[in-house]
Amino acid sequence: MTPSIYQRIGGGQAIEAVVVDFYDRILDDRHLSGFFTGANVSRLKGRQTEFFCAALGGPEPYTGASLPDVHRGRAITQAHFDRVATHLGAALTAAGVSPAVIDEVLTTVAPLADDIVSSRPEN
Ligand code: HEM
Repeated sequence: MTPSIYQRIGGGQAIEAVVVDFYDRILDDRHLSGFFTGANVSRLKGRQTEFFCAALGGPEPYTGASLPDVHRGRAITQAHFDRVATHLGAALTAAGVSPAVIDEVLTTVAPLADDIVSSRPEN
């Protein structure tokens, strides 16, 4: 059987390390940091780690809120989403994940914009 993306990245601990770096990059980005004012970032890193582990084929259950519920009403645009995806790619690159696997992760993540982007140019 082909190993899951989760296995190819190196499992839950490797994904947790990527998520920590991913949020450091997001919080350092002046276009994004304002969205997280007042957020409990350590809790968020935990939920996000669970989410990515589950989305990439790992065994850990995701215990957080649904993506539409948590992102609704936050006026997140596709441009914000794309910046977040770029930081995810950079965190994976820094962790030594191969470009081919990073491509697979970003292809898995791209459709989530439908559940997260709430502010579109036409409305
Ligand atoms: C790959 C795309 C994304 C994924 C997979 C994702 C996933 C998540 C998850 C799992 C949570 C935690 C849910 C919980 O606490 O129960 C969360 C919270 C949050 N996300 Fe995202 N997200 C993404 C993109 C974005 C973008 C583009 C923004 C804004 C620019 C954003 C802003 C937030 C905020 C503000 C919170 C809540 C923080 C708080 O607890 O107050 N997310 N997201």
